[in-house]
Amino acid sequence: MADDDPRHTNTPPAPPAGQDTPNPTTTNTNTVDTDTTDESFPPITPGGSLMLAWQPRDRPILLVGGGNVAASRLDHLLNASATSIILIAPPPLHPSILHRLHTHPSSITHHPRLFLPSDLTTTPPPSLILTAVDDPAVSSAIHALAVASNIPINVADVPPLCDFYFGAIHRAGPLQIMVSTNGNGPRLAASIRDRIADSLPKNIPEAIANVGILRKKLRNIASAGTTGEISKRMAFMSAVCDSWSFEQLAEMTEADMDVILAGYPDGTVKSYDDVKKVETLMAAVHLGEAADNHSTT
Ligand SMILES: C[C@@]1(CC(=O)O)c2cc3[nH]c(cc4nc(cc5[nH]c(cc(n2)[C@H]1CCC(=O)O)[C@@](C)(CC(=O)O)[C@@H]5CCC(=O)O)C(CC(=O)O)=C4CCC(=O)O)c(CCC(=O)O)c3CC(=O)O
Ligand SMILES: NC(=O)C1=CN([C@@H]2O[C@H](COP(=O)(O)OP(=O)(O)OC[C@H]3O[C@@H](n4cnc5c(N)ncnc54)[C@H](O)[C@@H]3O)[C@@H](O)[C@H]2O)C=CC1
Repeated sequence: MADDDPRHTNTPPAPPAGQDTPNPTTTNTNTVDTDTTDESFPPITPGGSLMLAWQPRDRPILLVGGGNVAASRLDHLLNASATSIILIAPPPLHPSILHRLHTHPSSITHHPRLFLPSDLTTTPPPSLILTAVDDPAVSSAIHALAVASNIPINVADVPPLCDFYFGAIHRAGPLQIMVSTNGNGPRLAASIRDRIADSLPKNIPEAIANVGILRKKLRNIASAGTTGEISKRMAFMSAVCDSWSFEQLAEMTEADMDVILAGYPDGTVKSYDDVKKVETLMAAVHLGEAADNHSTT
């Protein structure tokens, strides 16, 4: 019987479409002695984007242009708490930009002029460049300079000149959802975003914020950085998140959190109902103590 299982031949099987072909001219130093034909790993599906949650902090970011698109980019940067935005734009500026200059003066440095190549050779240089200008020649020139300086750039609405794309964003407190169609249909991205946003329970931001507080409290009582402690913390938090509904998490009080955390040492994860039972019992005990104290005085 013919054995057509590629794992049983000496010649390596052709990689599926989209998978890397080994390059015989390069030396692969990543040699592993495990079974490299294991098919249980998820398939690689190239053609996507690297979806990240960028933290600009105080790294300088260059924004070129003062119109509609620049106004939207500026809002995205400020919502991401960027504190060192260098805005290059001659007047007139979009009214929203004028407003942000007024409300966030310490985060934006505005140069009211056209772009100059020296805008890329500042010390320190920009960590990121966003252009939103109506002159394709200027866009191309800034892109060429950015590439030469190895600085990631987005040229609004010119996909071949973008190292990264913007997406349609839904923000609700700590929750951020970005829909990208990888350049295929920005308008569709916005309507998909709207549908997702409409389908979310309303109290998700509160649920996330409470989980954030609970995680901080847990880190305070179990602060060790040992592998064992980290695994225990992660398993505990995962179990809480999996066993409490969004609604219950959204309503979680600091008192509830303390009851939950009391179960951490022995790894007990109390359900919402169990936490409420413990609190009722504790309240009854307090009432009893108060009555005892009252009768003995
Ligand atoms: C590749 C990308 C690069 C980038 O700019 O980052 C890009 C490129 C282009 N956009 C074009 C057109 C439009 N863009 C919008 C709107 C948005 N565009 C955004 C992102 C992106 N646009 C990136 C890919 C996003 C993805 O992968 O999904 C959004 C999601 C985010 C944002 O920009 O903040 C924002 C909605 C945000 C919101 O509503 O919240 C609308 C609709 C509208 O304005 O209402 C239209 C008209 C309708 C249409 O064409 O669909 C054109 C053609 C221009 C021409 O025809 O000349 C190009 C160039 C091309 O496709 O070649
Ligand atoms: N606004 C939108 O929804 C869309 C925008 N686009 C494209 O996005 C780009 C920007 O769009 P808008 O903001 O609407 O344009 P806009 O015309 O409102 O603003 C362009 C801005 O670029 C500035 N500018 C021009 N040359 C400059 C230079 N050398 N240095 C610094 N600033 C310079 C102008 O002063 C102006 O503030 C354009 O290429 C436009 O075609 C495309 C499709 C939709």
